[in-house]
Amino acid sequence: MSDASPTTPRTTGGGPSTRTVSSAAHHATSDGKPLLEVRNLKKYFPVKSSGLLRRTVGNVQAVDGVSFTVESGRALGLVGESGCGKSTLGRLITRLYEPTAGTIDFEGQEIGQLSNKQMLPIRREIQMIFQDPYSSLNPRHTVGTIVGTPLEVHKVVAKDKILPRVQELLEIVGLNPEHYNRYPNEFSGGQRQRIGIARALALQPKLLVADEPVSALDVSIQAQVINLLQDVQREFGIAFLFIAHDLAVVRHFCPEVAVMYLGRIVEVADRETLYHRPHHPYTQALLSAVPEVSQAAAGHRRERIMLEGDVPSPINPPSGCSFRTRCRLAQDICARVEPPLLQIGPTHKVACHFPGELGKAPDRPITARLLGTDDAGAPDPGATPAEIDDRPGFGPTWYDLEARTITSTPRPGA
Ligand SMILES: Nc1ncnc2c1ncn2[C@@H]1O[C@H](COP(=O)(O)OP(=O)(O)OP(=O)(O)O)[C@@H](O)[C@H]1O
Repeated sequence: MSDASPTTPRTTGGGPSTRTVSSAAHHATSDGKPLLEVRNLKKYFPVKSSGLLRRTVGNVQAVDGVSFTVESGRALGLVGESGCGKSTLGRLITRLYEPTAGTIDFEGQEIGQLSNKQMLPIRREIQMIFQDPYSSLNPRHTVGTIVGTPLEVHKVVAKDKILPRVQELLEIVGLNPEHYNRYPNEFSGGQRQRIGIARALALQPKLLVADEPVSALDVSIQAQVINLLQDVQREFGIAFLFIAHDLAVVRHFCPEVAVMYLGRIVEVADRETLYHRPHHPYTQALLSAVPEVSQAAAGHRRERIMLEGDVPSPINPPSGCSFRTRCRLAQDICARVEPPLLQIGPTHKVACHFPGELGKAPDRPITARLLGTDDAGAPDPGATPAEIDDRPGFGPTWYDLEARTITSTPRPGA
């Protein structure tokens, strides 16, 4: 057991003996609700046996209980290694995939279970920019058709107004409006991605899911496309879910960043905190590979943290904390109990039993007492577990790691 004693905060209906680690009122837009609220979202892909019967013999747990919010006009970055479930998550939000479980609230409406027909009006509001500008544009269609088709399908402008609107959109994304009659193969990679952006903007969406929008482009072109996306965001107030494996790309775009590992969010924070004071060993390892960030964070060059082994299979993820098999801090509790995504600052959540700045991880699990276990993760019959708030977004109270209490006041200098 930890000797620290959490104070007793307000409860949220869990009975008088329960303690809550963060409370109800979450950050919201002026109308009181985030634009997008994703709660405990899961996507499992069935693994079938070979042979005639093709029985389901397992599941790829691509997204496994993810919660977050995106506010109107804001940008959330989603980063993680290849295979952690980023693209699947993007495709769930845009409803290219059906969720296995969980909810997706868009403007207060749950859209996770809507039929294709019911989704039609929502598709105008949520658009996607794909990673590969080569495969995402139909090579047999002109740019005019590619950008104009959504306008036609959704009947947002009269037929004779489609071409002028297409030209306007091409101009917005920095392409020659007279090139509407050309085909995708007549454009460079960066220009093709601009066409994809024009198509995504055609319906004036409120949310853009950008899935690795620059990773297929030359480095010299990447900055131009990111600048364009940033201009578009400012100009039209569009919210972004910006998916990338590259922490440096997301840093310039997103004031808030979530880190995914094996289908789950392991840390989410405001940009300043995530890049300068990450508390999850996985985030620390990812950041140590970004020279620009690792130097700035430490004021000097920081050693690269090499992660051992491969990412485990999402068909059979490790028990407890899914990162434990590659984690230098792992102890018994990590194999036994999954760490909750615990709010540890005004805009900072982390899922780790031993969270701390690099080199300052606690010796004992900070979560044991909250979870009602001993330090090895075995149930402690004398302990009362806290009711840990698993709602998306950030609440007004959090667990202060130093004081080991619930608080709502930032420490000076923190
Ligand atoms: N349609 C599918 N059927 C079965 N498994 C899938 C399917 N799509 C994705 N997966 C698996 O789900 C896991 C997450 O994949 P996903 O593409 O979402 O990850 P990612 O983080 O976007 O990686 P990358 O950057 O390489 O695309 C992977 O193990 C992948 O093999």
